[in-house]
Amino acid sequence: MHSIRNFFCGQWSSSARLDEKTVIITGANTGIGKETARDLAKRGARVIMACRDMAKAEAAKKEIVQDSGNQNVVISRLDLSDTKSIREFAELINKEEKQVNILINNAGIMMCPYSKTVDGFEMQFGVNHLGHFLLTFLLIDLIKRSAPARIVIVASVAHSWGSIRLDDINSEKSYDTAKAYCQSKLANVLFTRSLAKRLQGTGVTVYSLHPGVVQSELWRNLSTPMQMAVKVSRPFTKTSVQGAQTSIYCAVAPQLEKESGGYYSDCAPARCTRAASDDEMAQKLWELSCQMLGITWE
Ligand SMILES: NC(=O)c1ccc[n+]([C@@H]2O[C@H](COP(=O)([O-])OP(=O)(O)OC[C@H]3O[C@@H](n4cnc5c(N)ncnc54)[C@H](O)[C@@H]3O)[C@@H](O)[C@H]2O)c1
Repeated sequence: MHSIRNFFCGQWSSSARLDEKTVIITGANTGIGKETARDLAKRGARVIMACRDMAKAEAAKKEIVQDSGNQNVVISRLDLSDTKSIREFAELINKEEKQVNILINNAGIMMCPYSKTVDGFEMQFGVNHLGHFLLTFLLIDLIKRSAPARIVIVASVAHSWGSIRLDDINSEKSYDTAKAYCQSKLANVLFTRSLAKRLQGTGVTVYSLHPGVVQSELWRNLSTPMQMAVKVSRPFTKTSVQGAQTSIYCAVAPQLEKESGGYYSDCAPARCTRAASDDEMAQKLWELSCQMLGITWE
């Protein structure tokens, strides 16, 4: 079974070290984020685990410290469904940290029943895209000062089925759990393109990725038969450790140093859809995101 899984993982390994580097990972207490945090802690980084649930974060941190032998792992509260929490988190980072060399926008939710964030955004778009958009905006000056630096955005192949509904971005006229997830993941890929353009020449590079189909807690909102189907397909899916590999690749691979704005899967460049390469839509999404968040980011 293990070899079948490895077949889908892409071959990549690196002994790159991250001593003296600081990494922030959102949603680092479970799944792909936790395994990414564990790996980067083993490489010697200062790892800031940005998590919503502090009890789960504390337990994950303990495990990672024990496993990696790296004491420089900290937890900090971040709820991406609340712009106040995002601003408080960013304020703390800007005050306390002298550098952020790698930001990994990993946290996500999938196919939840209709609900809104504290600020009134549809939950999947709000958490997966807008929350990370605001977080990146608030940290960007510090990240630029820390260059060479990288921003890694965990998207999904689900972006392929997405469209940006400019006329109903919060799905108020009609809500489809899967469409809303796909929209948010397309937004992740478009954001990566736009951000990379704006950061040209700053020494900060940006990557988006599909981690694979990974056995994690992400599937919790699926119907029972769908969850059963995911369990049955286990041999053809990835473990969280395997699912973390493309995030780690984008965060540390020396060969990506000069690349920016691309989309990756199985630790290699991958093709994204035409909709995900639409620069006009990327610009419209950028402007809409700024407007919704009440920020100015040229
Ligand atoms: N699992 C898969 O098959 C798969 C496939 C494609 C893409 N992805 C993407 O990978 C990323 C990680 O997912 P995973 O599979 O590890 O799922 P997971 O559910 O195990 O982990 C998601 C993390 O995000 C955090 N999170 C959710 N809402 C949050 C909020 N409001 N504020 C802060 N943190 C919040 C959760 O607490 C958790 O730590 C997601 O962006 C997901 O869209 C996963």
